[in-house]
Formats: sequence, structure tokens, C-alpha cells
Amino acid sequence: MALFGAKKDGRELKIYENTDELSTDLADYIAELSEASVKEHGVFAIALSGGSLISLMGKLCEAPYNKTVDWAKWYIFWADERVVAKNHADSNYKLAKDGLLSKVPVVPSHVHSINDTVSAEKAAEDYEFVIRQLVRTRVINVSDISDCPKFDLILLGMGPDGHVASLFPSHLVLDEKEEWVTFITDSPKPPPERITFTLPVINSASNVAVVVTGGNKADSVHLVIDDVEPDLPSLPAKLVQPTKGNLVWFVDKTAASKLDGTKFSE
Ligand SMILES: O=C1O[C@H](COP(=O)(O)O)[C@@H](O)[C@H](O)[C@H]1O
Repeated sequence: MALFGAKKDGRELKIYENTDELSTDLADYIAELSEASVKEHGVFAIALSGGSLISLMGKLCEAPYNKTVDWAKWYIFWADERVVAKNHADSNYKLAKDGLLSKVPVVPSHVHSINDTVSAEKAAEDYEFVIRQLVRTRVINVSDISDCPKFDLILLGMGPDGHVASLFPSHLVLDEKEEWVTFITDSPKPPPERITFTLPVINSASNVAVVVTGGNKADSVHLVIDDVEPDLPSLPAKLVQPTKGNLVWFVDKTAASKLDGTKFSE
């Protein structure tokens, strides 16, 4: 259970005593969204990130979720991926496969990983093509506002520098308005070549969750959630503002240690 929870202006903040409690609530949240999406349109289109998120999702591999979640209805994507081989230690696909997907009965053909045998530019282009096909065949809904895909859930982590997916501070791709998936070759965090969902896609999702743990992220959590101005360079996580969808921040006590919380009080 959360130590603190508050909702304001379409955003929800949940703060947990420790990562164990956060993980339990995160598993409940994902399982509930999965059930609701399957009921509503027959599938659950979920985009994962890499990093600490996957181990925080670990409870989904355990009872009761391993049995109660309708895994066959999951269509799995990545909000960002490093352009490395799928068996490379830096691959977000490998992280999710080892930590989650190999432990639950997902359908292999529903797992949409990137083409890692081409350049970052081509990998982004190919990935957007795959997503367009699934929008056309109505596996993924489409936003009536932006014409972007409307994922049922996009799960993001946040780096200490405020990056989300592979959208880093001061990068031009933050301004991308047309592409759904773009690429970078100069990631400040290795490896340098990555593909990433753009902000219009992230902000078109029905649900976005940002999952953040650890004291090294406390400054960025404060700048983003307390909406400190000026915040230079502007932190990508602050630009995560779903147009119609819900935004939930799952934060542990150490990452929340510098929050003043004024933006969530009346
Ligand atoms: O490089 C990346 O970093 C972020 C944050 O990772 P974390 O380990 O600090 O949680 C991650 O969300 C992103 O997917 C990944 O490519």
C-alpha cells in the first residue's frame, strides 16, 4: 500500500515505503488495466521500457498474476530500445525476456521487438511500420485527437537526468511531431544508438505510468513533480502529459525525499 497517494489535474502520485510495496501495487495496477483493456477491446497493448522497471514488474511472474492475467491477450512493445543484438546485455528486449516474458505464457508472435540488424534510423522506421500495421488491423487503438497509436499502457522509467524512454534533455527529438518512432545515435547513456517512441505517441496513450526508485533520482523527481521553474535544460519527464489519458507516478520514499508536494495539495 502507498504511504502517500494524491490525484490532481489528471495526474496521480503514489509514494511507497520501499520497492517491495511499490512492486506489489504496480503489479495490481498492470493486472487491472490488462483486465479492463481486454474487456473493452479484446487485447492489452503495452509498451515496456528497460532499466530498473523490469525487476519492479517481477511480481507479475508470481501468484496470483501468473495465473489470473490473460497473458495471451498481451501485445508487447518497447517505448525505447537500444540498437544491439537481442542477446546483448544492453538489450531492453533481453532484460524483459529474462525477467518477465520467459516466465509467463505470452504469445511469441505478440512480442514486437525491434529489427536489431539494421541502423538505428532503419530500426525506428521498421518499428513504426510494424505499429502502423497493428493500428490498421485494430490491434492497437488510435487516438481521436492526434491520430497516433493509443497504447493501453506505456510504462516508463526515469533516469537521474530526467530522461524517459530514450528522450534525453536537450535532444532535438523532443520536438518531433510527425514520427511515431524516432532514433538517436548520441545517447549520453551508453549504448549510443537507440530508438524511442516520440512524445506525441507517449502522450496519446490511455495510460502512462512513470516508475522511479532510488535517491539518485530525487532531484529530478522534485523538479518534475513539484514543477519547479525554471528547469534548465527542461527535463523530458516533465513533457510526459497524456492529452486524454491517465498519468500515474510510482515513486519510492528515497526518490520522493526532495518533494515538497505543494503541487498535489489543494
Ligand atoms: O536507458 C534507459 O534508462 C531509463 C531509466 O533506467 P533506470 O534503470 O534508471 O530505471 C529506462 O527507462 C530506459 O528504458 C532505458 O533505455
